[in-house]
Amino acid sequence: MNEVPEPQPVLRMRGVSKVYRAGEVDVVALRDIDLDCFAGEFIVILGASGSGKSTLLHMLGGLDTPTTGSIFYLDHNLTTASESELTRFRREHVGFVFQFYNLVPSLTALENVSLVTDVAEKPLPATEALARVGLHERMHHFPAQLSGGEQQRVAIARAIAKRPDVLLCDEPTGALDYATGKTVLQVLADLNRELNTLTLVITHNVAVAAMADRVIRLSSGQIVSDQRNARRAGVEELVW
Ligand SMILES: Nc1ncnc2c1ncn2[C@@H]1O[C@H](COP(=O)(O)OP(=O)(O)OP(=O)(O)O)[C@@H](O)[C@H]1O
Repeated sequence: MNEVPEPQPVLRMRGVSKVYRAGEVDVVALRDIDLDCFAGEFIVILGASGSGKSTLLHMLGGLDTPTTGSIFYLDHNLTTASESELTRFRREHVGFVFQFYNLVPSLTALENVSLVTDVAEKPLPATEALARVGLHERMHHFPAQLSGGEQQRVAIARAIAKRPDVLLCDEPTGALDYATGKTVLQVLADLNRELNTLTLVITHNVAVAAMADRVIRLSSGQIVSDQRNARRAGVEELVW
């Protein structure tokens, strides 16, 4: 009988701990985390403030390095990578979306996205990335001429324009009202399905967990549960 080979995780953590030194005290932000994340998964990360969610995301995206343990992107060990190798990993393979959109105010939506497509290897055309988030009509507008939700969609277009293997979102709807937040979640769900990008979303909003393939809960720097949903709820079904 032929055995089906195990899929290789896109991102893998083994025994990862992170200790921050704050003056005289050590703050343990992550404790002995083991985690495998696979292509195409939509993962929601929940946990109280200070539980280590952002620290976990930063480690996975090569923005920070663990105190102990190892992190792999496919076969590449990020924990032994040089600063320039980490920069290349981030530039080529990771899209980041943060709560505040970090757009360049003096550039139009199209120019903000083009900053990425000009340096990426096989980018989506900036106009296509904007069309995918429903902003084709607004591409010549400046951030100040766009609503919060539209600015976040530009930030998402910028993140996906490099066709990343991994999309990491830290509270992407944290600054948005209910309806706008839902529009942004719909964009993330659609992109995850269409591009098969491994997507991790940190949120304080427990209702968002229903739209995920997988829900990871952190408490005091540890994974206290890692569960698969039987089905992914549509964004229109979410209520909070
Ligand atoms: N640069 C740092 N220096 C010192 N301590 C830090 C640093 N970054 C994070 N911490 C601490 O590490 C712990 C985990 O922080 P982290 O930001 O990962 O939590 P979080 O779950 O994302 O919280 P929130 O939901 O409030 O954003 C907290 O106790 C925090 O104060």
